[in-house]
Amino acid sequence: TQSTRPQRLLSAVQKNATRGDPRSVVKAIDHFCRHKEWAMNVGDEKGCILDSVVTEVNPHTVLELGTYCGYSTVRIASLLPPHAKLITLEFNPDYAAVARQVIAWAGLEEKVQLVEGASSDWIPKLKEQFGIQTFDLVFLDHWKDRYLPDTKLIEEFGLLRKGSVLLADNVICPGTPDYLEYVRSSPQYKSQYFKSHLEYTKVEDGLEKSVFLG
Ligand SMILES: CNc1ncnc2c1ncn2[C@@H]1O[C@H](/C=C/CNC(=O)c2cc(-c3ccc(F)cc3)cc(O)c2O)[C@@H](O)[C@H]1O
Ligand SMILES: [Mg+2]
Repeated sequence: TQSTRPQRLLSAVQKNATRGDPRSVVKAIDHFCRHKEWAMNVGDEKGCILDSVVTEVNPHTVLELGTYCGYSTVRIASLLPPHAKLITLEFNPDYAAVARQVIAWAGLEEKVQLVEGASSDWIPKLKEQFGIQTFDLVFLDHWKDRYLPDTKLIEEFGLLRKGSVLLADNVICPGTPDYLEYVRSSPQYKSQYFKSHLEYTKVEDGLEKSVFLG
């Protein structure tokens, strides 16, 4: 049977990256997506902005919405302090299966909890299921029309504290207009746009960083 693009991406990681070396996994995926097949990873240019925000926040608890192949999962987890935890939600079983193997190749299983299921089902259960109080950082990169409803759900279930950071991919392309309007106009957030480009292209895109003010 035909392989899928995520399976071909995984093969490129297993062929070109060194086990236990997260940076080589990131490089192998970026090379594959730039020279072989484009895929919707946050990519190397926006990935550097992601890295700088993760480093600045130095989070002990991270929530990622939309694992896909695990590219940003690996980027984030490779920068976390010891004992920090990253919970990543992915409801497509085929993508989740690929992501688990990418995360394992990077040697980051200890820091990552990949939960197979829908954000709307799981956000209400994260406290009880994983003993989480609040998230220091939330990375939004799933269906673009779900950023706003899931942000409201995250607020509703008390998963943010004063200073928690939301970082959203694709606020220009494909775009998340309702989310952007919300975080930029709400008195509960201090928002900042980081201009960049759509992964592996010259098209404008960017990340929006929003600090929850409590
Ligand atoms: C709604 N609740 C959910 N709960 C759990 N997982 C969810 C999910 N929604 C989506 N997912 C998963 O997240 C991933 C979805 C990501 C959606 N991302 C995009 O559409 C996207 C799309 C582009 C894109 C940009 C330009 C273009 F021409 C074509 C595509 C670029 C990006 O960086 C993107 O992130 C999948 O793995 C999906 O199964
Ligand atoms: Mg994206």
